[in-house]
Amino acid sequence: MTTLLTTTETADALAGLPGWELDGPSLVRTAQAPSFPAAIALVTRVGEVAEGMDHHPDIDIRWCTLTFRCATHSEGGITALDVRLAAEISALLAAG
Ligand SMILES: C[C@H](O)[C@H](O)[C@H]1CNC2=NC(N)=NC(=O)C2=N1
Repeated sequence: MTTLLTTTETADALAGLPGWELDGPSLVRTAQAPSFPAAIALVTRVGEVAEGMDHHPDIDIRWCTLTFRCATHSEGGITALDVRLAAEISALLAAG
């Protein structure tokens, strides 16, 4: 589960992750929350999912703008765990 994805596997995964992009060794997505409290509440929900997966995104919080960066630090790149985490984050973003 924690082996690095190939270039093709990564491209295929991104095709199923609208809003996400490849940035070097990471999957990255930026989203706008309606308010700062809403942004923090969303980050809290992402944190709960990440804890449950024992796989954590890098999160940049700038007022209402959130940037999530998923990579498997122990592998130095993208694994299936990052794809799953990105999908989970997208689902939380869609739920608002
Ligand atoms: C011990 C614990 O399982 C590891 O440190 C986990 C924690 N969360 C993690 N998150 C991410 N993104 N990459 C990791 O390699 C990683 N390792």
